[in-house]
Parts: sequence; structure tokens; C-alpha cells
Amino acid sequence: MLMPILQVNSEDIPEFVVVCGDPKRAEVISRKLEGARELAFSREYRTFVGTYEGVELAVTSHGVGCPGAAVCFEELIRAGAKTLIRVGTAGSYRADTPAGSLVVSTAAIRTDGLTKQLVPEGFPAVADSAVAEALYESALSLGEGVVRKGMTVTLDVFFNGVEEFPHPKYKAAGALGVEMEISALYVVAALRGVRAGAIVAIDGFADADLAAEYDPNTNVVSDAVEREIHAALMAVAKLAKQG
Ligand SMILES: O=P(O)(O)O[C@H]1O[C@H](CO)[C@@H](O)[C@H]1O
Ligand SMILES: O=c1cc[nH]c(=O)[nH]1
Repeated sequence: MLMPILQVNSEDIPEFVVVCGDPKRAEVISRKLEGARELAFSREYRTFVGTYEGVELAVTSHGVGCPGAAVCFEELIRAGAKTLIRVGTAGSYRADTPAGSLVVSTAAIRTDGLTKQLVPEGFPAVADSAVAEALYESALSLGEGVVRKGMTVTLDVFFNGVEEFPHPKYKAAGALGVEMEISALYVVAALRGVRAGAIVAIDGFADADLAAEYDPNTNVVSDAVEREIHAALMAVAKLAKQG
């Protein structure tokens, strides 16, 4: 069956899917796969399939922000995805987790608008524990840089308006950093009965003025993105072995 928005056929979508915001990052990930082929590039959604250590997987970009990303997650799940892993970037809340660190998100604080329209207020956005553990172990095993696991915030806003960012209160409550899609991934996965996890590469401090300071294109960030891609693919291989 053809998925109307992603423009992929369900017959081509395996159980494991790695998702990321940027279509270019999807292409970079696909280059690590054996026998990679592009299935579709529709809107911001670019999809490849291939194998890693003999495990079939797809890679799809979901764009920026929860509404568009949720469309992607829903169609991937309808097409047959059973385990989704987001490989993203995030801003840090902590001095001990600087640019170049990796964070495995065990749960997302839902400050986004999309999930409010799917589930009631108290509904948690949590990672599947096996997926989160496989990501964390894989990232640690690379033996480089800071690797943490914990809560992250999912926010809709990126550049300041006139409202205060909610960073201070979530930082005080123990969140490690902020990005823009993990809550949608965890809530959609929970509603549809599949498992999900996420790893993010830290690209700077979220409470800095992003309009002045945001730069995800430094070597320290691209090295961290390389490491998180490796960790995610190792996690897929590990989870596939666990059955
Ligand atoms: O690097 P990606 O996966 O896009 O993730 C982060 O980067 C984007 C913001 O620049 C948002 O999508 C945010 O969640
Ligand atoms: O949403 C995001 C993503 C990367 N860096 C940030 O500071 N925020």
C-alpha cells in the first residue's frame, strides 16, 4: 500500500526505522548501510532502505517540529515499522553536557502543541526501556565524549518571541536539554503500540540566544552526529538479535 505523504510502499518498510530531522542526515545515514537505495523524497520526508550487520532498516527524515514529524511517524507505523529510533540534535541545559555530548532521551517533557491534541495532559512521553538501554550502551561503548541519559524537553519554539522560554524551570527540574520532536515520537509510538527511543547530539547551550549563537555545523557537532549514527545502528543490530 502506498503511503500518501511519505510516498513509500508498505511492502518496502522493514520493522526497524531510524528517523532524523534533516533529509541530508538521512542520506548520510544511508551511506553506512549495505545495499542502500532511496525509496522516495516527498516534501521533507526522504526515505532509504538498506541493511546494517544483516538487519534490514529504513531511514526517513521527518523535518522540524512535532506536527510534520507525527505525520511521518504515523505513516511509517502504518507501513509496518515496529521500532523507531530518532537520531537528532538538541540544545543543552547543563554545563557538564556541552556541544559534542550525546544524550539518550528516556522521556520527553511535553511542551509541544501536537501531543496535547492527541492525549490528555498527564499522559507521559517515554522511551521504550530496551531501546533506550541499547542506545545508551552503544553510545558508551564508543568510548568518546560525554554520554548521558535522562529527560529532555520537546518545545515548538526555536527563536525567541516576547514570551520567556521555559528553560529555567525544566533545567531546575532535571531535564538535560531541549529539541523539537521526541514527545511526538514517544506519544505516537505508545498510541500505536510500537517501541521508540531517541539519541541526540548536543549542538550548544539552549539558553544562549540561538539567533546569535546557533551553529550545528561545527566539527565538534558533526563528530557527535557521526557517533550517534553509529550508536543508533549498533542499537538496531543489538535489538534485532534480542528478537
Ligand atoms: O537535528 P534535528 O533532528 O532536526 O533536531 C533538532 O534540530 C532542529 C532545529 O534546528 C529541530 O528539528 C530539532 O529537534
Ligand atoms: O531544538 C533545538 C535543537 C538544537 N539546539 C537547540 O538549542 N534547540
